[in-house]
Amino acid sequence: MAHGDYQLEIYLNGLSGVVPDLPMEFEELAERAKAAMSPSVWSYVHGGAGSERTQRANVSAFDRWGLVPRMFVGAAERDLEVDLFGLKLSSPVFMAPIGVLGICGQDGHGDLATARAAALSGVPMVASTLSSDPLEDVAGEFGDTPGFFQLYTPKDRELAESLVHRAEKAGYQGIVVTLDTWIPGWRPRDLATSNFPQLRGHCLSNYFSDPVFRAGLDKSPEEDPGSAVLRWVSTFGNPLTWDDLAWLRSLTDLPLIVKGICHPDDARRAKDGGVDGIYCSNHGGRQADGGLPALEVLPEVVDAADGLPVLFDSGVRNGADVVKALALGATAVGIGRPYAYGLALGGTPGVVHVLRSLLAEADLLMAVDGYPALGDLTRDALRRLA
Ligand SMILES: Cc1cc2nc3c(=O)[nH]c(=O)nc-3n(C[C@H](O)[C@H](O)[C@H](O)COP(=O)(O)O)c2cc1C
Ligand SMILES: CC(C)CC(=O)C(=O)O
Repeated sequence: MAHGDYQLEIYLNGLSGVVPDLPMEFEELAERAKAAMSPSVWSYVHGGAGSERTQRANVSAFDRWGLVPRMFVGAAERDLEVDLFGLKLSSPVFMAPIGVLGICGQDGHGDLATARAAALSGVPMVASTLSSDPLEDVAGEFGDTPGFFQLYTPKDRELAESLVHRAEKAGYQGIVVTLDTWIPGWRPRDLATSNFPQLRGHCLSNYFSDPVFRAGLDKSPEEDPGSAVLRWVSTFGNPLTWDDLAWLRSLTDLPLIVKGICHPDDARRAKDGGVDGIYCSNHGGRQADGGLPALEVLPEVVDAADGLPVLFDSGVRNGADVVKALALGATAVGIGRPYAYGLALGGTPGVVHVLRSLLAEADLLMAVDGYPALGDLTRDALRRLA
């Protein structure tokens, strides 16, 4: 994705990758996605924990920071390239893991459609354990764009090892272990509709295709899907402790990133335990209500990470949010719900549309505000509002 030539491109052909019929702004995108999705799918994707205060706070936290424009900078060229775990990425943006993407349209193959968008946009995808297609097939669509595998660590250690080794073999460039969702949070929208799509077998292909998982079943998932789902339920959530970190570390030589870190002590301890990256996130407010916005804790997590790359997500809705998170110290910024809505509305082109609009906005903001390089985006670029 080229940066810096927007005016010309817009005047000549329209911004490439942008779908003319799709909204450029998040609220409108969400409205349109709501109309396109079935009510239960919308509730699942859009919803959060409890009365969704954390979720709302994640978004409004960005309004408490303002970027200070600088002049006489001559920011005609911008450089958004970033080095992440030795990988050269065209921008510091990635797609956060979203499980059960299959239900967001594309005939149940939303993960493949999203992986194709990663290939087209150069924006890496973190593929969820809970995908509708096996991780090998998802990786097969990444093209030249690196991809990461997100691990929900099962109770069965042998199964966890099998998933990680499959991801290594399939060419993933890092393992993101999610710590904050070993049990799903209190989600009234899902509870009210008994809507747990994950329990209906839409996202268990990584398990059903796994030799270790299959060896633990009396009958194959094809013969007896009900028993296979129950077995998955019994192994899904592993309430990990710090004692498990050494084992997780021993599973792979790939970069190991821990997701869900919101406390500086946890960041420090994870670093001491040998992780390669800290992922600051509160799961988009889907796990705990009444919590701090993730953006609020980002600076202290960055300080505690003491030079380790810090990935961030939760509440990012547009390019300005990306720029603010970078200025607060994130190395790379994750997009969550917005790309799921793009997927529901327009498949692969819909996801590219969301990413392209967001990156173009971030890039133009860096131009007009006089911060042409990622290194210019420091905390000094921001002022805290009341
Ligand atoms: C529908 C949905 C499913 C998700 N599934 C996963 C998952 O499988 N693994 C994971 O680590 N995070 C998952 N997340 C959390 C995202 O990775 C990310 O933390 C969150 O979406 C960021 O918040 P935002 O969408 O409000 O920006 C999911 C989020 C959504 C919306
Ligand atoms: C099974 C779920 C807990 C998947 C997930 O991470 C989410 O819905 O946020």
